Amino acid sequence: MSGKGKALVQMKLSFGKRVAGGSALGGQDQPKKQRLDGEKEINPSKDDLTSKSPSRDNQGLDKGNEVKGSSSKEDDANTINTNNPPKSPGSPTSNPSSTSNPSPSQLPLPKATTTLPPARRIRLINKTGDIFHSAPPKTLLIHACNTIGSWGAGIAKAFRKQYPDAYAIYRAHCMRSVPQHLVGTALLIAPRADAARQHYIGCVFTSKGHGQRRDKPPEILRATGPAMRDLLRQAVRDGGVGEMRMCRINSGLFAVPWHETKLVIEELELGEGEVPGERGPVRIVVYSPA
Ligand SMILES: Nc1ncnc2c1ncn2[C@@H]1O[C@H](COP(=O)(O)OP(=O)(O)OC[C@H]2O[C@H](OP(=O)(O)O)[C@H](O)[C@@H]2O)[C@@H](O)[C@H]1O
Repeated sequence: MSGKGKALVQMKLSFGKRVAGGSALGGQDQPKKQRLDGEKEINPSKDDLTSKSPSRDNQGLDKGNEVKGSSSKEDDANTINTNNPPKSPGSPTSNPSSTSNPSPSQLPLPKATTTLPPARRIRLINKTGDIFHSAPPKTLLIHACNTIGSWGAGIAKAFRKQYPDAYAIYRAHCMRSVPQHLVGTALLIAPRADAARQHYIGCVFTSKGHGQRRDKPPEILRATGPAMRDLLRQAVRDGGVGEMRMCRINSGLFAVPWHETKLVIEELELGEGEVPGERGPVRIVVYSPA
């Protein structure tokens, strides 16, 4: 009996110590622990009550992350996200509380900090030449596709000729899918183990139809962002993609001016699981024929 009692007291003591060590989750249980543990525990529990440590800890962590990824312009753009109105002294939210007497129920509350992890972007690098030329193994070759299952013209025809296996996979994918569901998505086709060139093919479904029935430029542009995001997600999941190349997608038979597609791609904000690597932008080399 007395042994069990001791053990219980020890368990409670050690739990009390853990709480005092920083976790605020046990806040409601603390008065009981103070009684059990004696005066030594009173001070730490006060700290717990006043510090509301989780939000502070999170701020610290987030700041750490921001510093890690702060080398690019994209990150600067992101820090703008943190310029939430409450920070400015003259903001509407801060005025009412400063003119009336400070309300104790409001003041101690730490401001909700919605610190987002820095967004990552795509950096397009221009190169003149043939997209297929000397592409090393693991290269991802990206082109825009219709959802009908045709690589009948333009660069798609060249893809069909050079990668007949990929074409079969693309076509089967289209055949078993509803066009409306495909548009705005992507299909990453990994190379077969025995393929001569170990290239990935990235199909971004930017238009439901093709030829005369191609979608209107605004629709194509609307589908381009989500389709690129989807492709990158799949590439991250696959884990085997190396260099990334694309043609000036949408700019030929789909008749969308390249600078408009380019803007959509460069403005994409990518999150976790959508970008390979730890930091920095995603580099995609854009090939245009000489
Ligand atoms: N070897 C090469 N290396 C680098 N760049 C190359 C190149 N060869 C051509 N280009 C350039 O690549 C850009 C895109 O031009 P494209 O007209 O091909 O593609 P798009 O994205 O506007 O349209 C897609 C629809 O075209 C097809 O036609 P079908 O529907 O099958 O009839 C599909 O299946 C889709 O549906 C243009 O800047 C071309 O100069």
